[in-house]
Amino acid sequence: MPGSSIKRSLGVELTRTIQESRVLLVGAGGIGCELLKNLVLTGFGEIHIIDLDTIDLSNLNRQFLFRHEHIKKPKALVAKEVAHKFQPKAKLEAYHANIMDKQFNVHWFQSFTIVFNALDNLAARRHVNHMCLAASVPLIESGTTGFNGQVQVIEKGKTECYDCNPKEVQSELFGESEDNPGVFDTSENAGNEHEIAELQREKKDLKEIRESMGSDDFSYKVFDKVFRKDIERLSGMKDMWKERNPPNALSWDQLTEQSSPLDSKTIVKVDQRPWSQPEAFIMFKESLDLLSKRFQALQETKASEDPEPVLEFDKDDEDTLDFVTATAILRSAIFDIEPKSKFDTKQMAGNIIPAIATTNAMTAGLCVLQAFKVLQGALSNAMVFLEKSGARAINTEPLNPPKGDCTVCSAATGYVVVDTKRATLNNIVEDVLQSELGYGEEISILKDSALMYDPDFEENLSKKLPELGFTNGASIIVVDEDDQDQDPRANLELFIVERTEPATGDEKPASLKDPITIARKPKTNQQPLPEDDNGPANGLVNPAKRKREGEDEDLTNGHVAKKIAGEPPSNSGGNNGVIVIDDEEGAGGKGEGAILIDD
Ligand SMILES: Nc1ncnc2c1ncn2[C@@H]1O[C@H](COP(=O)(O)OP(=O)(O)OP(=O)(O)O)[C@@H](O)[C@H]1O
Ligand SMILES: [Zn+2]
Repeated sequence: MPGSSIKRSLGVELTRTIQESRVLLVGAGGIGCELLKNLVLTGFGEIHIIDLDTIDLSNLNRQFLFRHEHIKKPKALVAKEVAHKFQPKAKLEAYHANIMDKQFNVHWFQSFTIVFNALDNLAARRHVNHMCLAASVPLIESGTTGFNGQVQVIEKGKTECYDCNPKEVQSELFGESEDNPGVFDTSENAGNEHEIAELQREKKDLKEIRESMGSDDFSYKVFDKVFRKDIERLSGMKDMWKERNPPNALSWDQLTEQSSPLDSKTIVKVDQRPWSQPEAFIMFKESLDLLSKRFQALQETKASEDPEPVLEFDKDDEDTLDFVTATAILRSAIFDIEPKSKFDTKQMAGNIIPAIATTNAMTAGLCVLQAFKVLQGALSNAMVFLEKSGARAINTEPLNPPKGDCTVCSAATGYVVVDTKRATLNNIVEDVLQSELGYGEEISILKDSALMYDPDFEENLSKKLPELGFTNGASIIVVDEDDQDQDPRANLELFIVERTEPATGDEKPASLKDPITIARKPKTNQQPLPEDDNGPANGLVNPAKRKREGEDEDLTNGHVAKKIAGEPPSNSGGNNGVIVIDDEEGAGGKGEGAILIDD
């Protein structure tokens, strides 16, 4: 659209604001390519594009900035080059890099007016969410699955953040946390002793089986528990089977006999028809054996302070796919369910949903419309109506305020100006936290999830900040541990701003850049962790729980490691859409109607 038509549609003021904006686009894939084209044609003044990947043949059907001759070239660079041709005046900058790299620190994020996420994974989405909150830059988060798409505006203090709602995480095949029988809090469960005893026994059984991993009878033990013992117990509950057929336990001996002429090398290639029970039995044993060996190798090579290894299901990992296909078929036989082929299992368990180019295009369009609202500071204004005869394809939901108990967006952010040549951790603790901010003695300081200081661990106090990794842009996490205080403060994340102007000699080695207010810690429903046996494996907050809920271990809920731990900060992702394009009844909870964008 030529400049004059944009001005006529959007008005002089918004057009100028758009021209003056400097935006960041994270991801140049399906949504990213569409979005970059939109941003360039809408006249955004300066656009930075980042993507870590190179172009693949399979991208070409929908990532239309890319052509055959671009295969293997960096997405970000090609996207920039091609988009530049649409609008030679546009100022574009490309990075072939991971957005989670340290160079893209909070100061860099602060240089943007708006950030657009066009990503495909939780970790990167959570990371950008965190950085945008810290930098107080509005984030437009988007995603699509098949015909469904979603756009969510995230603004610190005004809206929910990406982490306000827990996200689904990958399922674990090996490495679950059965070996922590202390997780049941018996005091809360008076009257349920019998069930608790059952659960404890179950955990013990599973633990014993796991401990036999690597021995000759490991697959027998797993089989016997899952496909015989548990099933016999279940079918013994007569009340459950009044109106349905009870499940049939499987027999190891019988399947061993039936499968004796079969060979896994042939079966593994059969992916279009369901395996027979004896075939599945062979593949169950084979894949379990391969995965066990892999798991044990991981256990042997891990450093003692590393967390227990976990094997995750991945549709493209043959062994995990064979394992899931085989166990699903054996289970189907038990419960009289129609068995599925390896190919079907890959689709179902791998959650493969084809990417639809038009969904990406519409979603990218909606991202720009949302950006207009952000630029106008009018998040709640109705703005655009699209019409499509027939079904109502676009719905909206009101923006929710931040969830009070979200540890990610309720954390306070501050900046501390530091003379890195002089400042020690003690300057942070005494001059900044205690004198300037009024913290008491009971505080802990973390870097990512590693403990750097608490009243029982003072070794680092005399060290210079850069020695501890606290360089320009890095963050210091402060946790108020005051037990006496009924209402401790929310976690504080203090970003280091390296002093650049020459020192006059009078200034303190470290001082707050601006005054900050720190709210009280959000009340969560989380049970305190048992301080038992192994304790949190790597000194972090109950890692099993964290994985299940996709929690961010950066800003833990106040429980701090009692030893120095080093683990990269994990981040991840949501579904709290503002605009929902929804082709079917149900997913968005809305029915039929016209296309409508209205909030
Ligand atoms: N941490 C990251 N830093 C930079 N770019 C990232 C990061 N994580 C993912 N991306 C990029 O985000 C884009 C997401 O695009 P999309 O969902 O279309 O995925 P794709 O990999 O291109 O396609 P598909 O997964 O459907 O085969 C990809 O180009 C990917 O390289
Ligand atoms: Zn939040």
